[in-house]
Amino acid sequence: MKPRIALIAHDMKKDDMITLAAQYIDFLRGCHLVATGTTGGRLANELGLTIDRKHSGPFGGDLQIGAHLVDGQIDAVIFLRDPMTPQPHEPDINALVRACDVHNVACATNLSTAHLVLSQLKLAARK
Ligand SMILES: O=C(CO)COP(=O)(O)O
Repeated sequence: MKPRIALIAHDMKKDDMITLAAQYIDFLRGCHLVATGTTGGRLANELGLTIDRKHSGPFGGDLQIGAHLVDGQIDAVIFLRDPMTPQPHEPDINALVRACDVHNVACATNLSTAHLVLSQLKLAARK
């Protein structure tokens, strides 16, 4: 089965997400990708990735992805959070990260961890 990966980035981290995704583009093309609205739009437009786009984060996109995750439909979350900027939907963000912990789903919230998770998933997909 294709790895199912959620890609989410706050505004200040969206350029990092694009750069990250470009580095794993061949692998990501073979995955089922879900993303919050604006992040997904950029990944689709700038990298040509096929994305299951949810609502924008502040409008419930994190919660939609969390619901998929709780239903066992997501294998890993790459969530490049901005730790320096208050977000209006902080409870939604915490709910998604908590759901990852409750359901033991890998959740990378910074670039270093994102590289570790994606490189490992890429290796596993080759086997
Ligand atoms: O706010 C977000 C995650 O909490 C991201 O949402 P967007 O991708 O729509 O900007």
